Amino acid sequence: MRSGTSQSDRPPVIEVENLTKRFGGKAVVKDIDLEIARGEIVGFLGPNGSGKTTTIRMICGLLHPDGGSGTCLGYDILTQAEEIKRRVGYMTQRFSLYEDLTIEENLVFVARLYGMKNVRKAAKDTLDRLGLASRRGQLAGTLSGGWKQRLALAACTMHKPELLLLDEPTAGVDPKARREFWDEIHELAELGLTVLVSTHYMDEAERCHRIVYIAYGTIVARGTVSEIIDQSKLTTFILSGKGAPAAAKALTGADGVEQVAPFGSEVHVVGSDAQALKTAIDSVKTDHDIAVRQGETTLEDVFIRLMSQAQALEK
Ligand SMILES: Nc1ncnc2c1ncn2[C@@H]1O[C@H](COP(=O)(O)OP(=O)(O)OP(=O)(O)O)[C@@H](O)[C@H]1O
Repeated sequence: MRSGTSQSDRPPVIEVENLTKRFGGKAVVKDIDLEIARGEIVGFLGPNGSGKTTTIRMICGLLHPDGGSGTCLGYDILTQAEEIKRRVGYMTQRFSLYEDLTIEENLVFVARLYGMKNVRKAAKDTLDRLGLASRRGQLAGTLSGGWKQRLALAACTMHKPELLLLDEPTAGVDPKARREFWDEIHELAELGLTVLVSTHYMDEAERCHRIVYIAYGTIVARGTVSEIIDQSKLTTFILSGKGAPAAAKALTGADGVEQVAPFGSEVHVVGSDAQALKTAIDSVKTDHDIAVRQGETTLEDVFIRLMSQAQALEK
């Protein structure tokens, strides 16, 4: 960092306004505004097909927007795509390396793509950092899912990008490997990298500094996990006891009840009007052997609500 320049003085790493993309006449990203500061880890969440990948690709210069403007790393997303691509690490949903090349060959290949000077050294340093030096000759396709993703992350950070755009980097990876992957993301952020990461996993959303939730191409919530839960104004009651499954059936679709979801032997009942929700639960209490207590609303409860609201508006 230049002397005399504080973190807050520096321009945002991503600053886009009214970003819009249409495919076949249909807008799949609509007037999105997004600002991300240096060093932030921002989670990009939303249902399938809501426009996350399309937005990420517009930000890193891989896709030309139909509307809107903005900068990424200080470069204009409309006119300086090449500058942006060079400074960004982009990891796609699917394993993007060659399964039939060795681990080392893949790293050398990627280092060449990024125009790095000493490709052999870059590959060797990356192998050492990953602890994969002894397995350098192994075909990448034979790695476990978790290792494939770690290799892909290492490959897309070899050229020392300032921004990482990760599109569902841990889809289908087991929890331990996902946790390790996220530890690495935090280490990279501590070194000053900014990260925008799309995910469908709630535990991963909770590991982000901030979350942006998109549905049908529109951002419908943003903030920290607790801000998003507070903004939702949802109330959650938890039903337990023998009668919980039957009570859940009776409550489904009742006035004031917006979500009914079993969690193990308990049932979570969620609504935005606390009084109406309580009245509905009281009305089934007499006929069912249940205990009721107030619970914490979860991020998942909020996202399900946001998704249903957006779906209703779309119809
Ligand atoms: N090249 C394309 N041509 C036509 N339609 C496209 C194209 N790319 C994406 N779409 C459509 O745009 C919409 C948004 O897709 P996008 O991949 O951005 O969503 P997403 O939020 O990343 O979804 P997921 O969580 O499933 O990865 C979808 O309806 C998709 O089918």
